Amino acid sequence: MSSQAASTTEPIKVALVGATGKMGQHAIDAIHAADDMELVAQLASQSPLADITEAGATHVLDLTVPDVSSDIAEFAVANGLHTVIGTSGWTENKREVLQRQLAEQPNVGVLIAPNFSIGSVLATRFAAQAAPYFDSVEIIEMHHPKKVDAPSGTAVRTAEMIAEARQQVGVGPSPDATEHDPDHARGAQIAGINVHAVRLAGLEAHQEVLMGTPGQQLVFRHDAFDRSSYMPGVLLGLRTVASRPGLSYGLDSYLDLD
Ligand SMILES: NC(=O)C1=CN([C@@H]2O[C@H](COP(=O)(O)OP(=O)(O)OC[C@H]3O[C@@H](n4cnc5c(N)ncnc54)[C@H](OP(=O)(O)O)[C@@H]3O)[C@@H](O)[C@H]2O)C=CC1
Ligand SMILES: O=C(O)C1=N[C@H](C(=O)O)C[C@H](O)C1
Repeated sequence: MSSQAASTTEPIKVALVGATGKMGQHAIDAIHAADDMELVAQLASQSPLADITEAGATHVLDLTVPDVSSDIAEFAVANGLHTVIGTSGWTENKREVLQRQLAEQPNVGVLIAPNFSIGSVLATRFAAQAAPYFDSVEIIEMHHPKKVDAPSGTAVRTAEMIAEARQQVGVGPSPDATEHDPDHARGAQIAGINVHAVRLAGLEAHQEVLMGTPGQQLVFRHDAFDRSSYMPGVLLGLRTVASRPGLSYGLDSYLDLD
């Protein structure tokens, strides 16, 4: 008889959708290196979603494109599978639809994580804490030119959290005398915050939140130089999601930050 006690814990059986992508390739290595996980299916754009259930997955990891992410989540939830979503583009409308689906599956957990990197999650959290103390706030997100969506999911989440923090204490909009801006040179308005998207060869994923008030400026900047920066957050999401039924929005909800 072996002197080592056999583990009785079942591995987390992950089906990865978006396995051929840049994030997917990193996720494959990270899941293979995790003792408590088994990668049971790898799907790409031509794969039927039935591959997920046929492989006996307990968890789905979605790293695809905004146009298909909600269909993948709907399939996963309908089949009672815990789901971690890294794909961007999850608007409020899409999140509401998913919430309604989850109401039918009260034991299923879904995490939508606009950003898996701890530095970005912290930068967003700190920016939201600071934002009520400044008259003006604007966000600049900067990404590689292969990114298909703008603004980034991280910028949207950051704008939402900043807007909520300012609203809670009654801080009004950033001052701005612009009267004519037919070409949207002032950027997109997300939750009332101006967001500017830069796409530049050589960049990976970067964000600056600029805050100003008379006589001073505060800048929160995060740089992801490599996709390995997201993998600890991906694994944390997969390990935690089953214990958090319903919809969680933002990896910060899985971190003990308060
Ligand atoms: N939350 C976070 O921290 C991060 C999120 N992201 C987000 O993750 C997503 C993936 O990024 P990235 O890996 O760079 O993108 P890639 O373009 O490198 O990969 C996209 C993947 O999606 C697959 N795909 C495309 N269409 C479909 C479809 N109809 N059904 C199923 N799969 C499909 C592609 O498969 P195929 O090869 O067959 O076309 C490919 O595997 C993006 O939304 C990005 O914004 C990125 C970095 C960090
Ligand atoms: O496409 C990317 O690269 C990234 N997408 C996510 C987003 O839209 O925020 C996360 C990170 O910015 C990298």
